[in-house]
Amino acid sequence: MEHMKFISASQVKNVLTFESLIPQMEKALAKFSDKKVVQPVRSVIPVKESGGFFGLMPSLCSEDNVLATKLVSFYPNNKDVPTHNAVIAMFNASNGVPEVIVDGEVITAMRTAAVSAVATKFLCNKNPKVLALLGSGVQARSHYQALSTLYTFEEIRVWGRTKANVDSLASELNGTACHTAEDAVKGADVIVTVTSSTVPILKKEWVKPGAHINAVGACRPDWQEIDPELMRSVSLFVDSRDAALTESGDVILSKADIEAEVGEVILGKNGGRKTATEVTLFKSLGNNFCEKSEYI
Ligand SMILES: NC(=O)C1=CN([C@@H]2O[C@H](COP(=O)(O)OP(=O)(O)OC[C@H]3O[C@@H](n4cnc5c(N)ncnc54)[C@H](O)[C@@H]3O)[C@@H](O)[C@H]2O)C=CC1
Ligand SMILES: O=C(O)C1=NCCCC1
Repeated sequence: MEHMKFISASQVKNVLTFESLIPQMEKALAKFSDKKVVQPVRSVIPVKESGGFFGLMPSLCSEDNVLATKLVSFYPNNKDVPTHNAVIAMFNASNGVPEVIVDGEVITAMRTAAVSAVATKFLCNKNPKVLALLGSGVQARSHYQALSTLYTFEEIRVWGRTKANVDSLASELNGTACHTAEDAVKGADVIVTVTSSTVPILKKEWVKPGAHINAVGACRPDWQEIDPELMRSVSLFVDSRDAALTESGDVILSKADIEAEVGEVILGKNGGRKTATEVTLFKSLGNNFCEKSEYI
């Protein structure tokens, strides 16, 4: 333990780029669906007093000699400190010796958006032009950055609960602040739901044929962001079937059928989008698997 390293959030920020992370996440999703990674569904303890949650996310990839766990808290009611906080502890898989603790806040923001970018790359129609962000927090910003690494959008629309945040994000992204989620979504090619809402905020009738949706919030079995009718009408892809069937209120309560894991699409085991007019939806729950990088 004498030589254990600590990598801070600012150190992570200085070295991590979406250009490198998106291809890494593509490999990781494929390895997960190829059963090369042991990753039980996250255990979560609700912290009732504060409306928060504490999650434990262990994983082992023997092939890469990686044994790690992320410890993440999400406290949606936080005001003056971030709503999501995390640390990642990495161990040597051969001898069990802990090697490094990494701050997980920036990684969570960037990893989640990079995974959505991979899903979008494999499921979206070609040349999407209009991006709608529902939510104006950390993930809205990181999803814009990740998706802009892959695409040049002609129009960015932002909707959220807090007008000041929506206005400020829209102006930062040179986008349009929308008064309603419907205004943001109508005609959008890519829709990202990144709110802490526990009830549906995206309705079926607003979504244009052929759109792709990244549904990122609502990571509790009794929470929803997506209209159940919409869930049942889309081609539904997930990061992990087990996680989706355990943690996603959008999947569990709608009883929507899961078409495949995105990793299976990457591996060529599923063809992904079948027609230009179907709506594809990626339900993200979060993962914690990685390769050791040169930074560690
Ligand atoms: N799938 C995954 O891997 C991950 C999912 N998440 C989830 O993504 C969502 C966004 O996370 P962050 O941007 O980090 O959080 P944040 O706290 O920075 O932003 C949350 C946003 O949701 C909005 N919001 C809250 N309640 C709402 C409501 N009832 N209706 C509409 N908007 C509402 C807030 O105004 C804010 O814009 C959360 O649900 C979070 O738990 C976060 C990290 C990873
Ligand atoms: O993967 C993660 O990290 C998280 N997923 C769901 C919400 C909290 C953080």
